Amino acid sequence: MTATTPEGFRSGFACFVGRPNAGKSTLTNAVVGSKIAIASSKPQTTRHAIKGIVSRPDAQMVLIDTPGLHKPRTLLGERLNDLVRATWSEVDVIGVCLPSNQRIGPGDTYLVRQVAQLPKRPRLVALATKSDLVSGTRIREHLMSIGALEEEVGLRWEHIIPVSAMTDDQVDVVTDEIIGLLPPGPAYYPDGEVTDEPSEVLVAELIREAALEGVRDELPHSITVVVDEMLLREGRPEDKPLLDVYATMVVERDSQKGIVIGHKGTRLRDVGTAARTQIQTLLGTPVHLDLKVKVMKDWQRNAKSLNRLGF
Ligand SMILES: Nc1nc2c(ncn2[C@@H]2O[C@H](COP(=O)(O)OP(=O)(O)OP(=O)(O)O)[C@@H](O)[C@H]2O)c(=O)[nH]1
Repeated sequence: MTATTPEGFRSGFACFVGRPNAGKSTLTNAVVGSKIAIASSKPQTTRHAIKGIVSRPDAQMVLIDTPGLHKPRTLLGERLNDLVRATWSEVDVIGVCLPSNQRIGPGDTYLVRQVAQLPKRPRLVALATKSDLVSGTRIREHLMSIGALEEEVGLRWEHIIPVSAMTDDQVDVVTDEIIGLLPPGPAYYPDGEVTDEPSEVLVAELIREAALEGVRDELPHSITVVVDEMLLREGRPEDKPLLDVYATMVVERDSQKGIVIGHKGTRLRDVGTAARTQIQTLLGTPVHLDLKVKVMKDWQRNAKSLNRLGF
């Protein structure tokens, strides 16, 4: 520990796990208090291990947002699962998200077994997410089922906490309890930093989020976004900067290209407008977004394409 670290300071890594749609990204955002991980109503929208950083006078918690673990059907699927397991073995605390509006099923039990068997034995907290969607009776029932997993699977919950990221109910309790489980240690990141993802990655995620809005079920997995270049436009007055963002939306087939572009380009224009607003909010600068669409045949199954796209 460094000389500047106050007595009793805690620091470490935590992540939320749960089946697709369990509310992990939304909870990460609520805990970090800034929009860093994309949340959408489509399952498996999170692809990058984005870190959010919570800095307090007494502690620093680095939160990692991982994709959901799922049965791999493509090379991308396998790589994502590897990424998830790699993350799990790095963290001090895992918050297992078990949505209150769904019964605990085989998918949850499988996941809980996986985290209970990790060699480094991170400390486990159970989170009954989306508590705003259900009655008090149902919550109590759900908490009992979560408690029963201890014996069934052979693990120990440090805490079981009902939480709603949507109505901000108990989010601070989740933060406090997880921080309380972190080991003593110095801060890893400077105060005030919220995430260490390069802004290109965040911008690409915002564009992808906009593109996913309202597309049919099979398409989301086929879309990825690459930011080709971001630079401040030259010759602008200092008080009126403009950021040029050049990005490419990559799909797998020609037919998908048609869908994302839409009739006379209307869809692409709408996506661009929505994404631009989000990027401006994130970066605090007016943005000109140049968005292209490109087909990379079956990129999810092609190792070369995956490497080029940064997976
Ligand atoms: N009512 C309610 N809805 C929530 C809450 N948290 C998340 N949701 C919704 O549940 C859906 C899934 O949330 P996400 O945070 O994207 O879930 P995720 O677990 O990260 O999903 P993947 O990235 O697919 O693994 C979204 O439509 C959210 O708006 C909550 O506390 N209450």
